Amino acid sequence: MAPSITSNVSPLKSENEDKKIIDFKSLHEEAIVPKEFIWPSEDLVEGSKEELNVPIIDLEATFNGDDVALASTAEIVREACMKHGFFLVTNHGVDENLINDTYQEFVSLFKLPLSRKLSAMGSPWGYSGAHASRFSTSLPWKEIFTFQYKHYDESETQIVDFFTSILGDDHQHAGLVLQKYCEAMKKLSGVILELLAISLGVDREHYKKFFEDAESMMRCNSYPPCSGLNVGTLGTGPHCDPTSVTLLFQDQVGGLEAFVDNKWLAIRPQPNTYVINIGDTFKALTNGIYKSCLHRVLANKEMDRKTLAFFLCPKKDKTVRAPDNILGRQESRNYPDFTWSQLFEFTQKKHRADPNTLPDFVSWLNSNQSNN
Ligand SMILES: C=C1C[C@]23C[C@H]1CC[C@H]2[C@]1(C)CCC[C@@](C)(C(=O)O)[C@H]1[C@@H]3C(=O)O
Ligand SMILES: O=C(O)CCC(=O)C(=O)O
Ligand SMILES: [Fe+2]
Repeated sequence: MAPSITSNVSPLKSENEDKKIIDFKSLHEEAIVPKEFIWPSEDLVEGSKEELNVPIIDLEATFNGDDVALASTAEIVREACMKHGFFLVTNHGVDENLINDTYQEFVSLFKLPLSRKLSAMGSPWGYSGAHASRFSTSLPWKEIFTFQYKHYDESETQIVDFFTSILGDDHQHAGLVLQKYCEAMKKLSGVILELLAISLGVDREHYKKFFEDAESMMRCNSYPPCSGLNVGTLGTGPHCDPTSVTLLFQDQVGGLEAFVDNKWLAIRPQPNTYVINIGDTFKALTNGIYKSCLHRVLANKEMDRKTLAFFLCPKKDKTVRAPDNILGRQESRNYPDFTWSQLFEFTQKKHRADPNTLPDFVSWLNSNQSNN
């Protein structure tokens, strides 16, 4: 019987150090949950049976030229972002066929033989099984495939080049589909940023300009069914996104929960709807006015779940600093200036993103700067 977690097995691409390899197919078949997947009890607090009351914004109607509609929608967005940082968008302009094609490419990718997926293993870009090569405890019950998308790259082949380089020429079509999907995310993020700027009372182009040379992250989260459920697994542990704005498309399986008013509340899947949430970096860009909400993903006993997460991120060395006119006359700045590359590196090398990433990062930054 093949062991479910094997070490010292070097993937096709030979790695120097040991890499733990997670075989979710065997884990599920054998209903085994290795201890590395058990989370602390405080992360496993039972979700409430309620749902988060998330506003649904019809983007087409919002930007149809009616300034009254735009202003009232901006007010709804402001209220949600000050409370929990989540809102939903419909009539978002992303072609449903493109979304389905993108899903299908990832379904095929995650169905590849484990050895093939391991040959595309990389951090931060590429395949990862439960982050087993990064962490040794509290492993998330998921496989992921992550890559970077540079908004300013006019070549239109950056994603094709990545897919063929890491998975071979047979993945050229997948790269083409994901290139188109990322271009759609770039367009949608521009609309969301304009709405956020209006909701904050700053120049409506401010954040669009700040992110015009963005270097974002695209990730598919693939959550295999976990037959050993109820022993303390999580699909993704409690965290705030360190990034700026997340554009998440979820299938109809469900499992995403936000922690609001001291309760875990489900964010119910809705057809052809994006979940938008504020991350730590955008929270800092609002001087803390908007919330970067704690959220998690429950594992599922029977169903496979996949989500498409587009994480908007600034160009790596651009200074993250809230616009002056967002500060009230007496207000002070709540965050030091920093760059996304500093915060990203902090989450990849020093501090696994969790509920406390931003305050811990600020403390680390201040202590490092006072030592220099
Ligand atoms: C900057 C990032 C780090 C993570 C991916 C993006 C935004 C969300 C972060 C993450 C999902 C938060 C939970 C922990 C994490 C390790 C994960 O479960 O994937 C985080 C991502 C990462 O570090 O790869
Ligand atoms: O897959 C989901 O529903 C959310 C995943 C998430 O929060 C993340 O990847 O940051
Ligand atoms: Fe997240």
